[in-house]
Amino acid sequence: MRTRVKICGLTRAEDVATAVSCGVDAVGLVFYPSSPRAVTPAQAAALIHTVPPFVTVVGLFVDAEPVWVRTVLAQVPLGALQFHGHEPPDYCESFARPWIKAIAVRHTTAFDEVINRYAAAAGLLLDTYDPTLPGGTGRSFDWHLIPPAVANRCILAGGLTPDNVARAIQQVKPYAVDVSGGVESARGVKDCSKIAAFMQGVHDGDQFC
Ligand SMILES: O=C(O)c1ccccc1NCC(=O)[C@H](O)[C@H](O)COP(=O)(O)O
Repeated sequence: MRTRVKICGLTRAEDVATAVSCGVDAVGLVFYPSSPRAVTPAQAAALIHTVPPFVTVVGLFVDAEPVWVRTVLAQVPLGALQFHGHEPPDYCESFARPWIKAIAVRHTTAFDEVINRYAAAAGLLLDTYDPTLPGGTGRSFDWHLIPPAVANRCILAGGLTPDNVARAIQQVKPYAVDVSGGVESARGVKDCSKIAAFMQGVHDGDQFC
């Protein structure tokens, strides 16, 4: 099965168009106001206007008040929600949308507990732990920390680039990969040649799986 791809932190219509034309499976929009990649609901609605069916639009939140998530949902037709904070499962479940829980991986991560706790999630996104940032770190983590039982159903994130994504896929064999900083020329500004190179890297990684 080919590895699915999500590009996160899109802020410009031309980057959404490039991502779609390069064959991504999902595009991510950040609704965390502190992020340099944050978009407003009005910006988001305009950005995804031309996203075709079968490309999932994912909205990213960090410990948001439920009213903020509902405000976004009322204006933006999100296909899935991605939670990057300390959101408990009942909170994640309360918006009646498929949801992804981001897990900041470190040596002490108890994967059994995480899997049980977030059993209702559509997916677990494994990202780099950083005590000062809830995500979008641009740094990778030690993929050996991922147990085999989790690897093939996870969304692998954190510091993926056109140069390392093939190796990541060969080593981890994730369900999907998620990238933001690795395909940017500046925060929130994607680079079309990096997106194309990333997709080629995914394809190369898949050849060996
Ligand atoms: O992008 C942000 O600024 C951000 C802020 C707060 C929480 C999450 C954020 N981004 C998440 C992502 O873009 C990705 O899902 C993931 O963290 C990988 O990012 P990167 O390491 O830059 O590829």
